[in-house]
Amino acid sequence: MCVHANIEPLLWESEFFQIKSAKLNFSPRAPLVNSSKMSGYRLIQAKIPTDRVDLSDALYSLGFQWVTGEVDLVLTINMENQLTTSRLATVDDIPRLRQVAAEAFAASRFRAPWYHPQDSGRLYALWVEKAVQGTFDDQCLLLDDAQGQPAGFVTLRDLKNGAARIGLLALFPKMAGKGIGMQLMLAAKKWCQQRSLRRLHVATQINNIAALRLYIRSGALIENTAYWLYKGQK
Ligand SMILES: CC(=O)SCCNC(=O)CCNC(=O)[C@H](O)C(C)(C)COP(=O)(O)OP(=O)(O)OC[C@H]1O[C@@H](n2cnc3c(N)ncnc32)[C@H](O)[C@@H]1OP(=O)(O)O
Ligand SMILES: Cc1cn([C@H]2C[C@H](O)[C@@H](COP(=O)(O)OP(=O)(O)O[C@H]3O[C@H](C)[C@H](N)[C@H](O)[C@H]3O)O2)c(=O)[nH]c1=O
Repeated sequence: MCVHANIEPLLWESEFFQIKSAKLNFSPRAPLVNSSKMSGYRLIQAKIPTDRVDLSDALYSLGFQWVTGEVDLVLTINMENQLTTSRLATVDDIPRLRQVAAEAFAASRFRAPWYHPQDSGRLYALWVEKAVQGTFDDQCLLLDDAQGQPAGFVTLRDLKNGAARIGLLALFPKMAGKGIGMQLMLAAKKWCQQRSLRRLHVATQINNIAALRLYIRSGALIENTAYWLYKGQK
């Protein structure tokens, strides 16, 4: 089978990871992809729906390898009062948030052998810092435990179409088994409710059972599933 796609350069990622990267955008009207067209990049990414077995077979024959699976979920926000307390993270919280985010998302798609071992942590540390500053996601909510110690965070973005997206969500170390994840989800729903946003999107890796259980327990429904495949070259 032939693959028809446009090759979109990933400028931000190329600069941040120092790996010249691009992504395939599939369309039947796009030109045929071949190895010579991809040769200008050290890494080519492809995200495909899990039912496109034909596409995955074709990509394997072009030298792509499986990286991870991703599940997209959505929650409907009801307008009942969400009983939870969280606070907006401030610049003073950034150093600790960076530390936690750098460790928490180890199972991401920015992994070896395509990326350096520290790259994934660097990305998520910057992501949470920018959420506090409102320069990537809009805001970062922090949840404190009964002793006033930070227990977890969630970053959020208004998608400007009546919906929001969770960027990152994680517990602080030693905060597992206390229902903090559920509290973070309630805080995220309240954030949406205060802005009259009726849907909340969230995505995670297919092997992140704790996160999937949390989202489904919070009322999320699975919307889409996808595979990431990469072709790396010297
Ligand atoms: C958008 C994204 O960022 S996707 C990536 C998600 N984040 C990560 O992977 C970062 C690393 N992981 C984490 O931070 C956490 O594991 C999370 C956020 C994914 C999940 O957090 P939690 O759901 O709070 O996990 P926690 O360990 O506390 O709870 C696990 C279980 O204990 C239960 N539990 C234990 N004590 C309690 C309590 N006091 N109250 C309520 N539930 C409790 C939970 O119901 C849950 O039950 P389940 O396993 O049957 O589903
Ligand atoms: C910090 C930052 C990032 N970007 C760019 C870099 C990437 O091109 C995108 C983010 O891509 P996405 O596919 O959303 O990334 P992830 O695969 O890491 O995300 C999934 O897993 C996470 C752990 C998390 N659960 C997330 O919600 C999922 O979608 O953005 C940028 O351009 N500028 C930046 O500052």
